[in-house]
Amino acid sequence: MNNDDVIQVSNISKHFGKNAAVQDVSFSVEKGEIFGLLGPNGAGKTTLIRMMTTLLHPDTGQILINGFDTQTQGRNARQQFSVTGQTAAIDQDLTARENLMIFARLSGLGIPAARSRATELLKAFDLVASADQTLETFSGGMRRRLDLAVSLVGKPTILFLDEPTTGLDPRTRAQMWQVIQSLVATGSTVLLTTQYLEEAAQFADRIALIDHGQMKAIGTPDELTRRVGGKRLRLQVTAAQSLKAAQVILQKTEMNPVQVSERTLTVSLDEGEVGQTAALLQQFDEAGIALSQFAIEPPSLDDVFLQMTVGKN
Ligand SMILES: Nc1ncnc2c1ncn2[C@@H]1O[C@H](COP(=O)(O)OP(=O)(O)OP(=O)(O)O)[C@@H](O)[C@H]1O
Repeated sequence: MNNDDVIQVSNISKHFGKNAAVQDVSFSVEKGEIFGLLGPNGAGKTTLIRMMTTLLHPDTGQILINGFDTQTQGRNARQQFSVTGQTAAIDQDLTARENLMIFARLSGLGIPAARSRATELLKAFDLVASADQTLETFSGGMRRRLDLAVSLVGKPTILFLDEPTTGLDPRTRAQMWQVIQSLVATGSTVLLTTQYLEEAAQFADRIALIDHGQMKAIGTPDELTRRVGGKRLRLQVTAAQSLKAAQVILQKTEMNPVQVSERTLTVSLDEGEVGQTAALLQQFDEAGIALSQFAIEPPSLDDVFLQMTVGKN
């Protein structure tokens, strides 16, 4: 831990009855980081966020937010952050602009400043055209954008986001990330959970991988993928009907299990196997199997996730 740590989680545990939802988890988040909490369903991510945001008391351990203890200085700790996923606080009978105005006024802004902050956020979230409609007319994605906009009214220095992009279309997800990144560029810190590993690899500075309430790994996306090590062979057959034959050839040559997804086959290569992959190309050629992709790649965050977590079952 150092002076730049804005979130410090030390030896946190939480049980629900006999179920250990979080077990002795420790990590810290530095100012200006985008920190991703990843893990399979039921891993304990939401429980951790609820404890960090003072909604739930840990059984043991300590959480400091900007130095304030969430248990003994809850009020001060709460003033340090904003959290999304509280759409319940948004009034459905009001327009997007009116909702933003209310939150801006509640955060202490005067009327002109509140008005300009509302306009700024409506623009950032591409809600200008619908700004003066009541929320009944809003799609799910528009509501989520407004939810994030509302949580940004007070320009929070720490922002907690529980699955901010789940279920959003690619354009809306890109918009969300743009706003998150521009917030971080002004010195804010973001802690988020996401189920999209690609997103985490692309945008998070560091990732903590949680499974069964335990911390399995922590580091930059590169550090985590290096930990898994090795190389992956990824190939794509041009015609779906040659998939089975390609799988048979690949499995005969490679020791590790071949994963199949649509027209793509992936297999991890053991030490020394990389050199043998050229011979594979010849076998595919002889079998008349056309390939549209053939690549030897470093592991992805998906591979890290699959190797380091077991999930519920
Ligand atoms: N209020 C509660 N009462 C009882 N058990 C709970 C409660 N909240 C969470 N749990 C249990 O604690 C464990 C962790 O749940 P949590 O919601 O934190 O996981 P998660 O990683 O956020 O999962 P998901 O990705 O599915 O949202 C699960 O086994 C869950 O069933």
